[in-house]
Order: sequence, then structure tokens, then C-alpha cells
Amino acid sequence: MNKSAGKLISDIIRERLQKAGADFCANDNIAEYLQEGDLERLQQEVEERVQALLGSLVIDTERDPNTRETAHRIAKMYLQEVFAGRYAPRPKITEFPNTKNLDQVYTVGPVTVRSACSHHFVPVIGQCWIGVIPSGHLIGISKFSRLAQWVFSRPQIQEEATVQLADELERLIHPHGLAVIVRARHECMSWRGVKENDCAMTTSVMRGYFLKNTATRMEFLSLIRDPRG
Ligand SMILES: Nc1nc2c(ncn2[C@@H]2O[C@H](COP(=O)(O)OP(=O)(O)OP(=O)(O)O)[C@@H](O)[C@H]2O)c(=O)[nH]1
Repeated sequence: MNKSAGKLISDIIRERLQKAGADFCANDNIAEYLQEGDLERLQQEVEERVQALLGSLVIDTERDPNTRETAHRIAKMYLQEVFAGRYAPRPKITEFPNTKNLDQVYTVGPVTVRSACSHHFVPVIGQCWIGVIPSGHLIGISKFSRLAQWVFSRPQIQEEATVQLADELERLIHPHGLAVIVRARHECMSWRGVKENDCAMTTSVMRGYFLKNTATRMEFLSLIRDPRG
């Protein structure tokens, strides 16, 4: 096992988090507690653990060419792709001042969201719509998508992912109104378990004017309605 001074890198990072009193649940971002070179060492450690998992599943990774590199691929996929939102810092978001005092509703979507449920680690794939009534700050529209990708590429439950995205947006742009709707299919419900193929979950967070004012909320809902029906 890949160890430094007799310690696993995951133990070293966990100690830093515990010392700081920081949460490290599946959908928390821990980038602040990583130092240079940690991610490479963590990926190596995860690879070794996945290799042991394959061994416990009684898969002959030496003779089976299809699984020979699987532990490496899974470790890389978790740390650099599907769970990168736990380990990477928040994407850089450029803000612009709202010089013309825009105060009407605008919407962005559908933004594709990809995640994995924290219960089974199988995919959750769906779409997200965001509504904003700006105050003093604006951000470029691609940044809604970048922020959503960052929040969703962690083991998640959809309800918490929706709130996390709303919290990040609120911190960034302090809007007068914020609406986030996510509609996603959970493969833990289709690939396995109850095997419901056509069932989706919809979560919604309404804040500010969208929460207080029914007409504003209805305007958002009508704007995001797919014109194709
Ligand atoms: N609330 C919520 N539940 C989720 C989400 N993703 C997956 N789940 C559900 O979490 C539940 C976990 O239930 P458990 O009873 O612990 O697991 P299980 O025995 O595998 O359950 P089954 O899926 O019913 O076979 C399942 O009902 C999943 O469908 C999510 O984003 N939000």
C-alpha cells in the first residue's frame, strides 16, 4: 500500500479535516485541505483498494485483459472525472457589475447534470433550470453550467445537490430572486432495485422573490416550459 512515513495519504488528509473541524461527507468539497501531490497519491491509494475489491469479487485481473487496467481506470474516473467536484476547487467565476440595474427574470437551462447517488454510487443524470432576478452582480451564462457540474460531480442526493447549487449561486451573485429546478433519473432505481425505467425525481429551491411572489414563480415556470411541448 502506498504510504508516506507509515501513513496512508487518505489518513493524512482526514486528520487535517478533523483538526479543522471540517465536514467530509460524500458531497462536501475538500479541495482546501489538499496539498500539492496529494491527489496523485490518493489516486494511487484508491487504485490499490479497487484492485483489492476486484480480488474479493474473484475476478482474475491477471489473465482477463478486460479488467487488467480496471482498478487504474476506476481510480482515475473517481478522482479526476465523476467525483472531481469533491477534490477540485470551485471553478473561476467572473462577475460583472449590473450597471443597467437589470431587475427582470432571466433563466438558464436545461443544463445537463451528471452525478452518482451516494447510496449505491450509480449514475444520476438529468437537467437543471435556473432562474435569477439579479441585484448588483451578474455572471456569464456558461458559469451556471460550470458551477452545476462542480456541485453534481460528487456522490450526491438530489435534494442536497439542488440546495448546494442554490447556496453557491446565492453566495456569488446575491440575487433578489433565485430558482433552481432539477429533474433527474436515478439508475439505482432503473438498473437495479425497483427497476422503474420511467421514473424521475424533481427537486426545486425557490428563494427571494420567487418564493414570496406567486406571479414571479409562475413567470419562471412558464419561461422554462419546453416550447416543443
Ligand atoms: N431521497 C433520495 N433518495 C435517493 C436518491 N438517490 C437514490 N435514492 C434512494 O435511496 C434509497 C436507499 O435505500 P436503501 O433501503 O438504503 O437501499 P436499498 O435496499 O438498496 O433500496 P432499494 O433501492 O429499494 O433496493 C433508495 O430508495 C434509492 O432509490 C436521492 O437523490 N434522493
